[in-house]
Amino acid sequence: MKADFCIYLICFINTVMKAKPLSDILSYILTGSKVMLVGDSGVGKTCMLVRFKDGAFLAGSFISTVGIDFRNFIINFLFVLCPHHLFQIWDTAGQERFRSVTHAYYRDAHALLLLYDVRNRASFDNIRVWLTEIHEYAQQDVVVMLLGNKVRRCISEQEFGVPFMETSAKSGLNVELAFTAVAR
Ligand SMILES: Nc1nc2c(ncn2[C@@H]2O[C@H](COP(=O)(O)OP(=O)(O)OP(=O)(O)O)[C@@H](O)[C@H]2O)c(=O)[nH]1
Repeated sequence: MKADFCIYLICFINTVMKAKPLSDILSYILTGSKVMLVGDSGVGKTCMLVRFKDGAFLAGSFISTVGIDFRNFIINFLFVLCPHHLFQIWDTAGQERFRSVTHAYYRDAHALLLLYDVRNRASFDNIRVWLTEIHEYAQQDVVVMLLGNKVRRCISEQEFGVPFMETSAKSGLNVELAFTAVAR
């Protein structure tokens, strides 16, 4: 009975995952998918992670991330037979001097949330550089979503040809939506 259920479960997930090989599905279930937060220093990557995890805003002094950090989350998205799906969110350091460290982690990322600060023009101009690095180091089928963080109100336009959303780690605007959108 239990074995039957497992077979049905795998068949169901296989359908959902567009007939990927069984080994891929099992490793996907066991290890979860990996989502990375990338973008210039100070755009709000750590705050986005904390907002998503704890529902709080890290106000006050800004402490730059050193290297890389990750936490596991359970997200509701294969709701019928597999109600919980594990994914890891990796918060990377935006500072230039850590780039060679973070590049090494791109290869097995399933999704990248690429952030800029809507109040900082340079962080927006650098999106092109980030996309070039993503194309160089990440898998070809990686999901990329661009997030304009620190918004006060939404204006939805962008020019980079990847899905885009405006967010605020401060108010929580679209934060959960951004993570669940790339987790799907
Ligand atoms: N007003 C406002 N401030 C924000 C928002 N998100 C982050 N901040 C502020 O921006 C500063 C930098 O945020 P972090 O999350 O530490 O930035 P980071 O991208 O992780 O920076 P690195 O670790 O250096 O890569 C902090 O002072 C935050 O309080 C937001 O949505 N609105």
